[in-house]
Amino acid sequence: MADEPTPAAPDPARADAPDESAAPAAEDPEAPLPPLPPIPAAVAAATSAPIEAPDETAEATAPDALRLRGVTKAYGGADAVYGIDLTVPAGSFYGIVGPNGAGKTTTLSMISGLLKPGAGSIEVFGIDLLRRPRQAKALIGVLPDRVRTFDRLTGRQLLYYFGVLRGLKPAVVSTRTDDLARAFDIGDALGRVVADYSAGMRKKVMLAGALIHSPRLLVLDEPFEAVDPVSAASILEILSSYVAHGGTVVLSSHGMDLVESVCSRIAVIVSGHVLAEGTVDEVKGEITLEERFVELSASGGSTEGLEWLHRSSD
Ligand SMILES: Nc1ncnc2c1ncn2[C@@H]1O[C@H](COP(=O)(O)OP(=O)(O)OP(=O)(O)O)[C@@H](O)[C@H]1O
Repeated sequence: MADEPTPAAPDPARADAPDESAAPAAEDPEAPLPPLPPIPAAVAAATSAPIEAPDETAEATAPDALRLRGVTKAYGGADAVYGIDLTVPAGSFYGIVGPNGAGKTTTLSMISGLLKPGAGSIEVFGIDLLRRPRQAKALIGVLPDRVRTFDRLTGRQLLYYFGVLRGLKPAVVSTRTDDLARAFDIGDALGRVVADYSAGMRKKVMLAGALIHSPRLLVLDEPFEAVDPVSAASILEILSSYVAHGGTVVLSSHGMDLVESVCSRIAVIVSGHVLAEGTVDEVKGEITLEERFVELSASGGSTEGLEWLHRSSD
């Protein structure tokens, strides 16, 4: 029992979460929720959860996985996201791309409920995230950027916390931890403290934590950053299977080839605005996605003035 955690600890990633007690009184929290698509079989299989038979009627009438309307965010007085509209259909593999500082992490943090928008609305499977954060967030698995976590815990302890904080029974957490550790090939590392993990291993254990409660929607900020190509391929396989069985993935990435090959739809965000949105073919047109990205991002740096760098420093 030495590695069984006991102290409850706050979640650093939720430090900026919306205050649920501040939900507008007009909304009745007991009102019936919109219908949801079934639990994705791939996640159920990977986590030993009971598999729900797909209900075609429910799928036909199910709301979009995500709807953002007029979402804004400013830090201090500086605008980072300007009135973004996005619609992510349920069952899609959705990529958000954009240059550094474009507002991708800010947007994904608002979708995850980690940041509060300045204005606008966010619905997760038809549930208003700002009015019903508890219900909406129960459907989401999150891999935040710049992963902050309780890194003095072992990987197993961390996944235990992820699971029980999501309301799972310890025995279920234990089974799912083993299933996920096998899928992500981190079984040997589970007994070590996360502080000693490499960046890629840390990413994998956090991704396992994002999946442990069988979410319907995965929100992943740069999931492949620092991950080696073999691990990236196996993570992609897990995510593709998750989507093929009804799950929805929204991810940000700087890997244009990866986005082009796996995403069914993409949004290009530049300076806090959505400049292009649609299927990969619609967005890229007759050129490659990378060329289209460069075209939309326009600015880029300049090597002018760096002549001193070309001289020998000895
Ligand atoms: N906590 C913060 N305080 C102040 N400004 C912030 C904060 N977080 C982000 N910003 C600013 O908001 C803008 C959008 O940043 P964001 O991190 O969302 O971009 P990004 O598209 O994810 O960039 P990258 O690809 O480099 O990760 C940037 O101008 C950034 O400097």
